[in-house]
Amino acid sequence: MDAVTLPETATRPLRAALVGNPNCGKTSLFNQLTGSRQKVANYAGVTVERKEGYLTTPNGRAIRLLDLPGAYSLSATSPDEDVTRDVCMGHHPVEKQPDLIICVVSASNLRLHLRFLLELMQLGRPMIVVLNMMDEAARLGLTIDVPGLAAALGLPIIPAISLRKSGIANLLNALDQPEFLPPPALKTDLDVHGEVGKLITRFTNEGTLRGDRMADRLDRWFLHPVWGPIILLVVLFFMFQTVFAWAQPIMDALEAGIASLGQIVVSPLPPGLLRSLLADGVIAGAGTVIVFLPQILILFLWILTLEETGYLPRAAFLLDRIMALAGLSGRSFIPLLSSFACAIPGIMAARTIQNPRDRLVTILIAPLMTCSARLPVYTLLIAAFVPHRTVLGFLGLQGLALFGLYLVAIVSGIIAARLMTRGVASDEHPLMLELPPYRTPNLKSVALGLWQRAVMFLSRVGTIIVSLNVLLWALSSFPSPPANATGAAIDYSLAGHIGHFMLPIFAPLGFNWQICVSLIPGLAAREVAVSALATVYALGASDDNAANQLMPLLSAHWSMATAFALLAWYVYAPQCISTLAVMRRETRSLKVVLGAAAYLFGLAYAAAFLTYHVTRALTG
Ligand SMILES: Nc1nc2c(ncn2[C@@H]2O[C@H](COP(=O)(O)OP(=O)(O)OP(=O)(O)O)[C@@H](O)[C@H]2O)c(=O)[nH]1
Ligand SMILES: [Mg+2]
Repeated sequence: MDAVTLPETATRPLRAALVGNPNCGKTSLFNQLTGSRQKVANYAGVTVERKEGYLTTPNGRAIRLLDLPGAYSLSATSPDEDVTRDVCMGHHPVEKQPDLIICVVSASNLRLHLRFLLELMQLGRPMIVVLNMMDEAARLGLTIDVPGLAAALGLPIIPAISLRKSGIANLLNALDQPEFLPPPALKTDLDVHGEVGKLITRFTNEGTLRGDRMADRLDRWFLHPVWGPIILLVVLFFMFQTVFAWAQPIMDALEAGIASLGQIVVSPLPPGLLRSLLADGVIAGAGTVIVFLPQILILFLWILTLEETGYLPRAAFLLDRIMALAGLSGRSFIPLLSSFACAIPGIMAARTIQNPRDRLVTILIAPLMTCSARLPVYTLLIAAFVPHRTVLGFLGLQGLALFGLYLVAIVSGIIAARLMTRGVASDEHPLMLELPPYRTPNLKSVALGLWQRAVMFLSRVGTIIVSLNVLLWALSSFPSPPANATGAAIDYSLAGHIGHFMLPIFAPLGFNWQICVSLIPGLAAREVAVSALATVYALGASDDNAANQLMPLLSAHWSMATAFALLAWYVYAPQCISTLAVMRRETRSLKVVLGAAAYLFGLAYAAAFLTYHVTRALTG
């Protein structure tokens, strides 16, 4: 293979690709080099599709940089690793073979990562090696003779700490070279394992080290057969308690702020359509959802922190037995866990699963994992119907109820998976679950992640939620009631008619027509169910302030059985079109999507029906 020289690439950007084992810091490096903000986390399989970015070197060379999913080898078997293999080998349908491979290797895991490096060298493409995580190697007491290793491999090696931008300048200089030479040819029958062992003995002091003692000590607790699950439970429990306890004061303040803002905007207006549109459509819509921002951020604070610590794959390891009960392997854990933020990245993360059956089942149960868009619905109803008191002296009952909803969903997911796999064990490669090193979460990246979440949530409120709510307001305001009307105007509107039309289907679940109306826009975004209820009740009420008082209104108008039935509905119902669309894209099968929608709606109906009747029997 020839060297790639500047004249050849002068007319177009140089194509470079970041390739390496999972979790070695490729995306961190990509973000540093291109100024992007792709997701970074401390477990294998964060990046599951190729991402492109652009950068210019100090001497002005334009580079188109690809971030690729991590891979263990070029004989890949899972859909995310397929992308990496195809791009590296030049077999990708749209992506041309890169001019330059930037192979990222973790200094703290050389034994595994050098193996892939040697395999990549066999491609004969020009290559630069980034020896990342030098800080971690130093912490472990590992010293590496970098010039020696570079000379032995015949490749430039740049030590780096991509989190701290260290080594970036050297890498940029290396990318400014007039030409990139391919590595020296390796023997085709090279004993890769043996070769890596020799390199490590010759150029590092690994043999004299005692390993990561801190990690060993922590693992002894976290992976302990008895303490491990207890710690996991405590962690989860604490998470849900804080979602209520910490958020409440901020939520109260937000609610009061929104109410007074509403007064300032609305009160100068004369009664009429414009006033109603602003008060009942826009403010009721956006206001009722925005107050949930603190809770969502608290949940994400935990998710982001846990993602960075390296604890999650340990939890996956602990839950391996439970996953086996479901006929799945630990590999399904991370995709399922991601689904707690949102099912969409969760379903995409299922690309890291090799076994097609496991992948399909994981995708099918991902919507059962409670996504953050359900949180407003859950907490609104819990706050309205579950008493605000403690049990056993220290556990908040409301937090407990929330934890219960999550738990029910998880157990249902396990049962559903068990039925789908018929309990036949997975043959997913057990080795593929890699335990990453423990890391202290980086404050800056957690803060950045929270900021991104907040922006995402607020723009969702500002766009889809407000527009759906205005649409619903229009449907609930027109046609206007006849002159001799006796009931509320909304009863005569289109939305009123739709609600009443749907009522016979949902009445057995204890739903009233207002709930029926809110279910439809809730399909586009789950949170809209909350704002839709606010609008429908505000329009139906004579009180101007109704939009700000959804919670007391609900506790006055609904029975506990109805509220719990709606909660049960929301645990299961695929109330999200985007999730179904991503399922379709990832499985390329309409049949799967229709099947999933049918089973989830069926479950939702049955669960809500049961919950309604049982609660009614119990509460009289
Ligand atoms: N200590 C330390 N941590 C790092 C460094 N670079 C990245 N990390 C952390 O390593 C973890 C993995 O980083 P990513 O950039 O997501 O790794 P990746 O190679 O893209 O991973 P995949 O997409 O799963 O293949 C994250 O927790 C980062 O914060 C580094 O130089 N030092
Ligand atoms: Mg990545």
